[in-house]
Amino acid sequence: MEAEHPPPAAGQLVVVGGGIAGVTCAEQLAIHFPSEDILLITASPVIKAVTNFKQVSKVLEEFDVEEQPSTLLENRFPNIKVIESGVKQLKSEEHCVLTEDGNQHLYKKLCLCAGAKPKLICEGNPYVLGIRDTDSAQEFQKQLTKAKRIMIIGNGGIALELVYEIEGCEVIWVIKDKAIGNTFFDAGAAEFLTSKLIAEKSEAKIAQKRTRYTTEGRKKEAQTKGSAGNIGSALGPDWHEGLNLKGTKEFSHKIHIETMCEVKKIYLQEEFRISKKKSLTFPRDHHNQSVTADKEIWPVYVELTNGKIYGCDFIVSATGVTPNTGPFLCGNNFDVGEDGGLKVNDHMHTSLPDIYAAGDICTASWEPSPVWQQMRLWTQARQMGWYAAKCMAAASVGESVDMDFSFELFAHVTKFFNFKVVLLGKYNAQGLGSDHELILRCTKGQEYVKAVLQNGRMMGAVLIGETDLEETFENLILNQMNLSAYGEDLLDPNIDIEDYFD
Ligand SMILES: Cc1cc2nc3c(=O)[nH]c(=O)nc-3n(C[C@H](O)[C@H](O)[C@H](O)COP(=O)(O)OP(=O)(O)OC[C@H]3O[C@@H](n4cnc5c(N)ncnc54)[C@H](O)[C@@H]3O)c2cc1C
Ligand SMILES: NC(=O)C1=CN([C@@H]2O[C@H](COP(=O)(O)OP(=O)(O)OC[C@H]3O[C@@H](n4cnc5c(N)ncnc54)[C@H](O)[C@@H]3O)[C@@H](O)[C@H]2O)C=CC1
Repeated sequence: MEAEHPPPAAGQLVVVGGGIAGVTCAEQLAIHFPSEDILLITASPVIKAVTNFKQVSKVLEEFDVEEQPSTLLENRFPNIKVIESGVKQLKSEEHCVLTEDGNQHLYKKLCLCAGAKPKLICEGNPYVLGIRDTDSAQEFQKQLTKAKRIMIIGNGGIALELVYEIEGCEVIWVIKDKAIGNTFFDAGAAEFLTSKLIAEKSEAKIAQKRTRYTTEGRKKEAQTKGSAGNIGSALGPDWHEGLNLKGTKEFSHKIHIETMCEVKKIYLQEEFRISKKKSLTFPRDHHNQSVTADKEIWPVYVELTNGKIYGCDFIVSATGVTPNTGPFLCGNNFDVGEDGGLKVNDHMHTSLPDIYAAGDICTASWEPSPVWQQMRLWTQARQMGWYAAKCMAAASVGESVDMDFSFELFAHVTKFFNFKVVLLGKYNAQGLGSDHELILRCTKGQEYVKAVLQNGRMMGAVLIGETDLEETFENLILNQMNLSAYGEDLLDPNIDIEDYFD
């Protein structure tokens, strides 16, 4: 996958995308090449900036994210020039990108960081919403203020955050799996969290130390510009903080979970009336298998594969993302991953000469460390953007760099249901087969700790609550120490395991 031809002398260093991956990459290039102009081309009127970056431990990091006008980036880095226009075509053989404003830009090295877009269960249906950027989140909020009942499809990050945050609106949550949060948790952790969800949300929110998301620096005009079909960059940590996610009713949580099923068919109001099918009322408690016919008339109805039909005001499709590769694939023979991303090697290089990719758009195709996997996350977008710039700089002077340390161990810190959640390594024993052991410690409503061991070595962990174990566990996974002798003591709260291992 290395470059086959020497780069042409003409052209600039060009980065496409104003999200975390693109901005981080452009900033690093600006630092590596202070006397060169770096071109950042982005379809969105605002860029994403990482602020207050803090390395919490060897691999865990926390930072705030701000949406800023691109002029702030240009002021910080006078050798970065931002062009607000979408790339409509890439001519890789000519080393050139064409933008919607009619210009073309020659590059000597290019990094594609165009992110991803929601993979909706049904394209083009006005009652099916996806959430990706500030504009789609605001559209969702607007619809919610008029809603009595909504349906959420999907069981990943967005669904988990929404079901906890939405108030005053009935939520029917449809998941393919047995337990909630399949992309982040196993059934045990899901049960721990479900009890919090089912209980009324009465406690005051505790301010958690975690990544913050602000739009303070957003330009006024930018707020209206995005709705004209522009692709904005992805939201991220605490994106819902500034949004009032309240429906029309006065209750807090009202969630019904339909497990192990999918959407079979979506009917618009008139279509449903003609079909003569019957929809169900909202089940009264979470065990309730209500068979009462619903008298209300809804704008949209959803038939599930378990045969049940519910009416609702609208549907949120929180069903993952697809990389934004559209404008780049036409006429260019990229290797593309199964998930639709541009395949990159261990130097973030795509299969085409002088083209790198980072963040949600790419598919990591190197042989990964046994305890790392790609997930389309904010932190990985930053790490990849940073490392891609380093690789581009090294390649420019004919050198090579070692893989960055951040790809040694998967580490993600976030917050679900107001609990701090730390995921390390193969936290769900992904790819370990049946040959692994789990050690658990759980205090209802307080903490859930799970360590994944294989051949006596720690391979991953889930830490929910204020466990204070992340640094010790991170070290245990990285140093692969044989822990067989410790057995269950490893999680015994009366034993300070830091004393053992630090
Ligand atoms: C609601 C939501 C909540 C999330 N919460 C978290 C979280 O808590 N923690 C976490 O780690 N991650 C979270 N994520 C994921 C995280 O936001 C993404 O993984 C990350 O932002 C990806 O960054 P990126 O730079 O690769 O892409 P993006 O942020 O999508 O940026 C892509 C950029 O490319 C531009 N672009 C697209 N097409 C073109 C084109 N043709 N020409 C020019 N420019 C183009 C866009 O305008 C944009 O500026 C969340 C995502 C969503 C949607
Ligand atoms: N706190 C965090 O770390 C958060 C991270 N994110 C990230 O943002 C991105 C987008 O989030 P999500 O859309 O939640 O994606 P996701 O990848 O986290 O989850 C997608 C979910 O949809 C389900 N699904 C897929 N197709 C389906 C179908 N046809 N019918 C029913 N279910 C289906 C999957 O089983 C999975 O549960 C992800 O990369 C995610 O990791 C999002 C929110 C919070």
